[in-house]
Amino acid sequence: MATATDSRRPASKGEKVADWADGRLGIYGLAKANMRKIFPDHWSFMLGEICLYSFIIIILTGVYLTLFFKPSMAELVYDGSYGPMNGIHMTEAYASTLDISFDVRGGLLVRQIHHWAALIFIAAMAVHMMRVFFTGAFRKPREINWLFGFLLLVLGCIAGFTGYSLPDDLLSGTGVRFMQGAIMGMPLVGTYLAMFLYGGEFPGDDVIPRFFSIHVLLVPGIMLGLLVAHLILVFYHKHTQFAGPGRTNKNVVGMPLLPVYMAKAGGFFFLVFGVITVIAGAVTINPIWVLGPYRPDQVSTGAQPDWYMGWTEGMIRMMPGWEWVIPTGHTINFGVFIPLMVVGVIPIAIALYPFFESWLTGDKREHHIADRPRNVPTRTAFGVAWLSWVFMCMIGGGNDLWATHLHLSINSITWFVRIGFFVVPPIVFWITRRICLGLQRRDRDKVLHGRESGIIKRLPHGEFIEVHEPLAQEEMHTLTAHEQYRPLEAGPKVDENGVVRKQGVVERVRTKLSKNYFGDAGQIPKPTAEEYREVTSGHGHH
Ligand code: HEM
Ligand code: HEM
Repeated sequence: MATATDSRRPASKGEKVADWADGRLGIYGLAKANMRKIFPDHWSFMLGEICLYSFIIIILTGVYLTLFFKPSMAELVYDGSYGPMNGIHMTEAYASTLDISFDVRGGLLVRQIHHWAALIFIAAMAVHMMRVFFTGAFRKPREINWLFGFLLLVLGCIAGFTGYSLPDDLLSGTGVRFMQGAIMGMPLVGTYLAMFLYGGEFPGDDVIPRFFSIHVLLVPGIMLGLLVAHLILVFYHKHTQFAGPGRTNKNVVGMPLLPVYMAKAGGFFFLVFGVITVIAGAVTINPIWVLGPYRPDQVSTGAQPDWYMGWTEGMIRMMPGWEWVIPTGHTINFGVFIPLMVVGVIPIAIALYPFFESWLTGDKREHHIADRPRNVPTRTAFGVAWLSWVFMCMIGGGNDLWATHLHLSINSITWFVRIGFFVVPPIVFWITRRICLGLQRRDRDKVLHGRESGIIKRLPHGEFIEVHEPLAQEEMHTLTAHEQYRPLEAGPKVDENGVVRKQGVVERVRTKLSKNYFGDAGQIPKPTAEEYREVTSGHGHH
């Protein structure tokens, strides 16, 4: 607390600087209002932080790479420290990536960190997205932030693809060629689009400089803007919290941003940087010198995209090579076009999921308490089914690797994936829902009958029973805090005048889906206070 002597004490240098800045920026008020902001705590909230820190690491290392990378497709004859390539024709882009790897001080490490950070960044985004999905943290008011996040994920993948296309080695060139084929597969516009993007016939001289601008400027610039908006919205909406005593939809229980989270976050940044650096130092990624420069007349048989593009590759590989020559003489290549459509439609469905759920529940309230995945079995089952589907596609994308590593026929793997593509997600959906319902039943039993203590007691008349301990009040609260929707009732068959009312298709679908989500097959009713009293008041409390 300030005393009279304190107030007369001359201001320290730090205070003077702070006063100077406050006079111009008003930081005292800003800091006072925001620095003590309370954040709830849960280990899964750190996933968003991993996205943030790996993105910062990517930018730092990316800037270093731009100092040496030459985004040019002009040809030269290599003459550098990597002996086996001396005398070979290649583009400046490839030669400069070889230089970064062999001649620039710290270059190889920085390249490796950049690449590893990109892999981890997109993995962290995917897992962060799953956390948000499975806990329903996308519900009102966070739908827009879900969309911002979704765009970040899509742009992250584009950044990754354009990035690993830059070195112009055989692997990256194969990827660029793959993309050109995919674009050309679009009916009517495909050829024009491909010509536009590649500046003429493939490969031309333009694609690497263009990808470079997209990679270092356009995409990261948009991502930075989205990221700032994303974090401002997290701050503004406040973070969701899991149910617990004293936590409601109207408060936030946790620690202040300063000092607690600032210290934690600062430390965590260095931890993430350290771990990525150790991985980058120890595990080779993209050794561009192995396959040599890209030549359009060669294809790398071992070409694999980075993990986050594997599912798109999988879809192309599993699709039969159907094509149709229409009477005008044009060919429609369904083998490419259909996967391309699916690649577009599935992510859009995921982006719109929050809107679908709010339409289904008709709930207009705000939600700040995170769901436990088991308490919304149908949503959780959807999420896991979707993951299983991505996983099937990824197996398809690496069909050659599975074949060589497990000594299997590549055709059997392709057929396995073709069938699994349709069959696995419904099975996974069903199993996940059963597991969630089972867990809900267990919670219900725990609340009503307490926890199994492992103590066996013999009653006077000889019966053996296991003693059940009642749960602590807090746990009881946590297990029963979730709300349960009731399925929508179909509207009356006749209107107020007794005239038969036609039920629209949309209304029928909505009622049916709602029954599936929230009906008897979709959730186990949580125990009511009466049930609890009934069970605990009289006999049978064991
Ligand atoms: C550059 C990528 C991203 C960064 C740096 C980032 C960062 C963060 C951070 C730090 C938080 C608060 C802590 C946490 O809940 O983990 C957060 C929350 C959130 N993020 Fe992201 N995120 C990114 C991508 C995404 C993606 C891909 C999605 C979903 C599609 C998403 C949706 C959300 C939502 C809805 C919240 C609010 C969650 C809540 O209040 O519980 N974010 N994000
Ligand atoms: C989300 C953002 C980004 C992702 C996911 C990403 C990813 C990648 C990947 C995977 C590579 C290939 C690395 C390799 O050679 O093995 C790459 C290359 C490169 N990136 Fe990025 N990057 C991103 C942002 C940036 C930024 C902001 C810059 C610069 C300001 C940058 C500069 C470069 C350069 C110059 C290369 C070519 C050099 C090389 O291949 O080693 N990147 N990027």
